[in-house]
Amino acid sequence: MTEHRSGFAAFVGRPNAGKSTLMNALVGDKVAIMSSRPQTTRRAIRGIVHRDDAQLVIVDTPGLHRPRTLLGERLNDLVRETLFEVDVIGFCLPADEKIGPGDKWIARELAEAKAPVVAIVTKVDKVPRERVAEHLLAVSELAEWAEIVPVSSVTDIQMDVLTDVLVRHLPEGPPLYPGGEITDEPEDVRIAELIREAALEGVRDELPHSIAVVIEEIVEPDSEDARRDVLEIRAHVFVERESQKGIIIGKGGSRLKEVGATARQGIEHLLGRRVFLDLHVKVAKDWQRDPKQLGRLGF
Ligand SMILES: Nc1nc2c(ncn2[C@@H]2O[C@H](COP(=O)(O)OP(=O)(O)OP(=O)(O)O)[C@@H](O)[C@H]2O)c(=O)[nH]1
Repeated sequence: MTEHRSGFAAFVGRPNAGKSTLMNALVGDKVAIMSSRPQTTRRAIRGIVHRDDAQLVIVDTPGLHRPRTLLGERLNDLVRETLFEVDVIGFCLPADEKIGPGDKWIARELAEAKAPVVAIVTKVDKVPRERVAEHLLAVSELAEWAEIVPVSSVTDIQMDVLTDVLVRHLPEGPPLYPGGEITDEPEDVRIAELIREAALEGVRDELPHSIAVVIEEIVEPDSEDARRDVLEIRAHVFVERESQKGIIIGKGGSRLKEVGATARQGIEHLLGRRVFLDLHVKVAKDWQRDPKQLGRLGF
């Protein structure tokens, strides 16, 4: 009989390197929010890959980058903490972008990690084969890696190979989570992330990092209404400045309505039941730079 392995993997890489997409493709469901804009991921979200011979718990991290704000510093601390807790690290380097100073900086940071580092060349579907080959060579010259694996999360290239490679670096042990569970992220956090994702849609250029969502209340229908079985969710969408409020709300509230409709769909899919979503837009002045506010918003 083969031994069972279990443990943790973390993906790092500069913003937009394809970490969240990769994790979702490996796990097979939408657990981390994705966007075409950098730095939408703020929390270490775990997705779990279940196999008969292994359980791989994937920790998603925000893009490691040179900090500019207090939020940036806290994110980097979070990433470093995460890296010391995992059994294997996957460093994502997109095939369609040259290795840059950001990647070199991360490579130096990773030299201190005690876990083995697998270099993952992401998005290989975006470039011709020769470019992939060139990129692999450049990556191999960047540092010593446990392994180098080219993948595409979108066209499903080498997903199984990558899982095999990551599993090989896990210690022997029993499953850490019950079968079938894909994430241990609390439900309200996932709901808040779905709302934030919807609120960012279409306005990322104007306020990419200025939105935070806090769930105020989740109310089960009382017995009289139970027939309708609609769950009521009240949430606050925080922006940093009064002027940003208008962007989120839109003309006559039209955009906020769309945000609500999109988020509601995602939440109903997540919970498998009908939902009434009540959103309020509020200003928390310069929350990214204020330690007290950061704490209140859960960072
Ligand atoms: N063509 C292609 N696009 C990809 C692939 N993986 C990711 N992308 C795209 O690249 C962009 C960034 O992907 P994310 O997964 O959000 O990147 P991330 O590294 O998690 O980004 P942050 O959360 O900002 O750190 C998105 O628009 C994805 O659709 C891939 O394998 N092929």
